[in-house]
Amino acid sequence: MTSDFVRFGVVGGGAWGTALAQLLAADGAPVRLWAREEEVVLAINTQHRNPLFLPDAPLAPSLTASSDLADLAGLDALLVVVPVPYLRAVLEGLPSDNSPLIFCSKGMEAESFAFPVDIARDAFPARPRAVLSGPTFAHEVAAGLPTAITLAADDLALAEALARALARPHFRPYASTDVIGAEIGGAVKNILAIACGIVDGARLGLNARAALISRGFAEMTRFGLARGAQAETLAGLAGLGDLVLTCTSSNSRNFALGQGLGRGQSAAELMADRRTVAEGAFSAPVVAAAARAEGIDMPITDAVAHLVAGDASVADAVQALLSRPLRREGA
Ligand SMILES: NC(=O)C1=CN([C@@H]2O[C@H](COP(=O)(O)OP(=O)(O)OC[C@H]3O[C@@H](n4cnc5c(N)ncnc54)[C@H](O)[C@@H]3O)[C@@H](O)[C@H]2O)C=CC1
Ligand SMILES: O=C(CO)COP(=O)(O)O
Repeated sequence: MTSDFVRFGVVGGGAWGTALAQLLAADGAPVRLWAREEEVVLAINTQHRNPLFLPDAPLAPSLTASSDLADLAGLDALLVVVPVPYLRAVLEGLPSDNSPLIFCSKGMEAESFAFPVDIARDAFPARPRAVLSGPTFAHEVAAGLPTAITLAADDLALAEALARALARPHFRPYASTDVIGAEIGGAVKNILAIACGIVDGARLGLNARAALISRGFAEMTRFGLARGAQAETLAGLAGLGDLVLTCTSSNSRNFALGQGLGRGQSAAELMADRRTVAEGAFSAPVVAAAARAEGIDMPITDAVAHLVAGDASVADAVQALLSRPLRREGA
């Protein structure tokens, strides 16, 4: 069957944008990637590598890069992989086409409490929008290792068509219509990965990590259901699946940031001069504030927000979580 979506562009040349571009270009298909850094553009076009963000992955020659957003005009669909704090500004510079935008970033914008799809609705009200989210370390996808992921769009026919166009023998997108569920799963798991990293760095044990994963999942579910997400999505690839991946591996930048906090380093020290993002550090105060405003109990998210802001110690945060009144599970 032929696809309406053949010529893809990728907005964002970090690790995940580069890995997705490589996924689509590996069979020789032309893929255009926008990167902010001239150094990345030059290296992709001449050495077929991204030395700043995905240094170990050889890239296909059919993947070409540009630092001019205008070069993404006229393609069939764009994968948008810009960290959420910078997303609105980058979207403003995109050429105004009618092709679908597929959001692959995992976070919630400060002040507006907007997820990527909401930000795009402001910038491009008429453009079709989808979300791609799940347990997907960039270096594994770039290396062609088996991966499954959720692809959500309001319109099931669009989700299925995009899933078919992105699928590869080792890359299986599962179509869904639960856009908000896919976005909440990705944003909240990043915060919980920081929490699990803290437990690891502070040597609080594996029981504590398992407790955090399951109580964190309860928080994600409360927040998601209150905003109209479906429980199956939160228990699926974009929620629980990604939570398990990033809460158990220091390959996760969020988990690694937490490990540093757990060992006693300050957030400021850990974030200084870093080129890569740990989106959970941006999202924790935003999700904590949104939950507070809506009366949703999210104590782990709140603790991470305080630790990232540097206004609580790990010992204080653990004590605060352990001294909460006992309650019925599931309540
Ligand atoms: N790395 C991974 O394995 C995965 C990452 N993600 C998500 O993808 C999104 C992008 O992450 P990565 O590609 O890993 O990024 P990265 O951490 O590899 O690189 C940082 C990115 O931020 C961009 N950036 C920095 N300052 C900027 C600014 N002022 N304006 C615009 N862009 C700026 C850089 O150009 C670069 O593309 C995040 O939301 C992340 O949670 C999702 C799935 C997997
Ligand atoms: O989202 C990811 C894997 O699904 C990557 O997680 P980190 O951003 O924590 O590295």
